[in-house]
Amino acid sequence: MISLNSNSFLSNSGFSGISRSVSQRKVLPPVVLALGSNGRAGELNVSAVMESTLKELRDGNTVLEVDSKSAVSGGVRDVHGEDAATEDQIVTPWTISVASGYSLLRNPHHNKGLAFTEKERDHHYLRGLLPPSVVSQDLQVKKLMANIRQYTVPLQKYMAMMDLQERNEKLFYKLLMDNVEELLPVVYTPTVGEACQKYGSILRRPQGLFISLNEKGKILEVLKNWPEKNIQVIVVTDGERILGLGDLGCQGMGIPVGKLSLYTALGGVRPSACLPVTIDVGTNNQKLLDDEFYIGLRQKRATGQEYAELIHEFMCAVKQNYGEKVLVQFEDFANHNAFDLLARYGTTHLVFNDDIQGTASVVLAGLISALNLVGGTLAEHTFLFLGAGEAGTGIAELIALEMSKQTQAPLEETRKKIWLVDSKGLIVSSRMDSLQHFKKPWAHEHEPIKNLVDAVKAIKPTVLIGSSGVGRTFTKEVVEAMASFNEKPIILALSNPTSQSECTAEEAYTWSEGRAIFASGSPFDPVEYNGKVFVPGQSNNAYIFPGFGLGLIISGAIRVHDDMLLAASEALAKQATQENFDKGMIYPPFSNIRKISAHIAANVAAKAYELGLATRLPQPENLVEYAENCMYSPVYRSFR
Ligand SMILES: O=C([O-])CC(=O)C(=O)O
Ligand SMILES: [Mg+2]
Repeated sequence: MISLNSNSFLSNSGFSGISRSVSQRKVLPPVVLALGSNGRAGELNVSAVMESTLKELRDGNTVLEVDSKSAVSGGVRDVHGEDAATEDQIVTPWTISVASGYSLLRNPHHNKGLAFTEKERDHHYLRGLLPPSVVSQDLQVKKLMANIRQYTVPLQKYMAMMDLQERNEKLFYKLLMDNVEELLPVVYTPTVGEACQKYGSILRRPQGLFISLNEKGKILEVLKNWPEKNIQVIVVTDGERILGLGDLGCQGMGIPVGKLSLYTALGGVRPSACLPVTIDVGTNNQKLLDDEFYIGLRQKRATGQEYAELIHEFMCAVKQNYGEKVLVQFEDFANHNAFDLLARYGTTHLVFNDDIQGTASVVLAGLISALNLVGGTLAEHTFLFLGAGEAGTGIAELIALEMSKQTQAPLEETRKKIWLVDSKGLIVSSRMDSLQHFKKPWAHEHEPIKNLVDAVKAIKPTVLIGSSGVGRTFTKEVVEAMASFNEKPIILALSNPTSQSECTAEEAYTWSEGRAIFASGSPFDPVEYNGKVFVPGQSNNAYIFPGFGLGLIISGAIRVHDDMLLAASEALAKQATQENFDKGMIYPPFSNIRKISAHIAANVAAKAYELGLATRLPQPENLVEYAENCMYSPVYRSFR
């Protein structure tokens, strides 16, 4: 049965009274599973369904599947509780296909496996297709966790999780949300990196949308092939810089898929509103081109106009197909494209670059928290980066912006507290002419310095940040130098995955004699040093983008603004507690991520309203509560 949306922008429709009355329900009402005339998969005339639905509502029987999270969807939900149409479509008759029996079991959005009740088995032609046992979702979670723990190879765990996602989506998300600290490293960094490297070999059913040069001129049609229409977030990569692993071409698809799983599990965005996209313009990775299992175009990367035209067609098609409020998250593009794409589409589309902006926001939050441990204000610290690409310059710029807001000093001044080292050494003004544009603001007056250790000794930073994508670069000498002039050196080894981390947690604590405040992009286990257990924080944009995106969605934001990044950082920093600090953590644990995301979303949405960039009016009174209510729940619905 269709269901009505309870959010504010339906309030002008004829259904507002109904949606309000239904939305007051606190419990999850049952889903009505509609069947075609043959009792199997079939088609329904929705206007007829709506008539009877409304009658049942008037009669006091709530058969509509409505819950507060429909607010995120902005549309009507279909018979299975997923979005089926936008507001405009409510008034026009249309048809929907539904599944039952064998096809229901094979539909990952609605499959519940052994959790189908006796009644559901009767009503939906499932008798005999399942063994007699009926189990709860919690028991399914318990069993699956036990199974996953038996795998010793992380990639096997990853594959088991992907299989589950393809088989039973709600159970996948329940498992991930209930065991987020244990499973995040499986579906996300670092395992997702290995998965991308081997994607061609491990691929079963393809996930996401592949748009290659072959689709040039037809991208709008390709978007229409995707089964979901009401898309709210797209994560797109061209695979050229996958984590710190380099060019993985079309196999970068693992990244948008993983990021969007987090949008749902950590940020509560409906799975059906998420679209992973990989743009395949070839790869310069010869190993992949020679690999018989490689899944992408077998050609060198298209560049220049050919590249720009394909991306432009994609961006135009996205706006045409999904409207201007769809969020496009750029992920793992190479530096030379990432900055240009953000600048080019930042004024016409709702775009967010996770590597530049998401990473900046999470690091700034960590630094604000770390001040609780080291004292002083941001402006009283000195920052040195190894790596002057997307992450490095993005973080540097956001720190400078925050310092400038705090001290009223111009950006040009606050930038002077921040130094960057790239592959050619310290970025200094004498190198200005040969620097890429995004490095130029960081070229300060200083004599040239060729390597990191010497730069550390000369600049004497209080904060050392690794964002170069090159592992093992924070050597013993570097960390010892940091510890020689800082009581508590702040050391962030941000490069991913673990193999590319600038140093390990153990190295940071050992070489600094337990004094470092350490966080890393990839997760590290707690370390015992001199009888004390240190828990390293994970400075990964996964803390930010799910809540950030949710904030944009619930406010109907049409553009991303730097102040929203600062708002997200502040919200995240506020969630870290003294208890976390006592263990050396500058971030709250991921186990609280749904609450954290709601606070980030609320702060981002509030900023969107303040800046006049929000279109969803009126502004909800309590944005945290509103964000929480909007979040997707992975709990099974009952089918009638
Ligand atoms: O994916 C991650 O873990 C963080 C990130 O964006 C990157 O390293 O590119
Ligand atoms: Mg990334």
